[in-house]
Amino acid sequence: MILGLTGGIATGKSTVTGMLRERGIPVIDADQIAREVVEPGKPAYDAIVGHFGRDILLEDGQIDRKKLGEIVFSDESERQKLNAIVHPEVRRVMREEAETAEKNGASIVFMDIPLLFESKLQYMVEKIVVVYAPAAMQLARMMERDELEEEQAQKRLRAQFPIDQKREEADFLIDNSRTREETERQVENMLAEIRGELGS
Ligand SMILES: CC(C)(COP(=O)(O)OP(=O)(O)OC[C@H]1O[C@@H](n2cnc3c(N)ncnc32)[C@H](O)[C@@H]1O)[C@@H](O)C(=O)NCCC(=O)NCCS
Ligand SMILES: Nc1ncnc2c1ncn2[C@@H]1O[C@H](COP(=O)(O)OP(=O)(O)OP(=O)(O)O)[C@@H](O)[C@H]1O
Repeated sequence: MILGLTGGIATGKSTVTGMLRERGIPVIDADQIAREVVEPGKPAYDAIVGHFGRDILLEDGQIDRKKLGEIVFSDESERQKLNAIVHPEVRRVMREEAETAEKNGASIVFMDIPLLFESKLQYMVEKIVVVYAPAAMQLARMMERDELEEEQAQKRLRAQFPIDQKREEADFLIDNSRTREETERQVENMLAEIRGELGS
């Protein structure tokens, strides 16, 4: 079974995928793949430099993610442009990785896709898990982790569907607004239910 794991920025997806990986369950990480497909020499890298110019590069030729982030989270049409370059590559690699995991005998595979709903990727997965924390907590955790001012953090939030809307579409909801232990218990319960459904 392929499950899509999503939520809002800084609601705790990585926290949950860490718990899944500890239990030996493969997790395909869209953010990680999105970093790999824009490395120098890859087609998406050339397309990004072609559109945004060499100003968004660091001295070593890598993409300056902070700078590119400032541009795309302040300008919706630039964000769409970046998405149009990066997302098809990400989808292709995610599919390949899911096939490999299944070939290697995995019966449960998670795809961690932050923009699952925004990019209408529901068709890629059989069930959807939403990792939830209230918007105010999401903002506070993001500001602290990423050392962002409130305005910068708000811009990132506005580039995504509201978390309360996403939770309504979940097959499984993980409430990550309390302790990590409580989140871990919910992960265990979810896995038990999935295994029950699979009869394994
Ligand atoms: C804009 C970029 C350079 C900023 O890089 P940075 O290292 O600061 O952030 P990172 O990649 O770790 O993303 C952090 C979070 O931001 C959110 N986010 C990232 N890109 C987008 C986007 N295009 N639209 C909305 N939210 C986004 C996601 O919740 C993601 O988990 C980078 O996010 C990027 O290349 N984005 C385009 C690809 C993309 O959509 N990735 C996210 C899902 S595949
Ligand atoms: N239950 C919790 N209690 C306290 N802090 C938490 C909890 N869960 C996560 N955090 C913290 O909140 C921040 C966001 O969590 P995490 O990185 O897992 O979110 P994410 O959804 O993967 O973020 P992104 O969308 O940016 O990839 C991190 O700094 C993490 O340490």
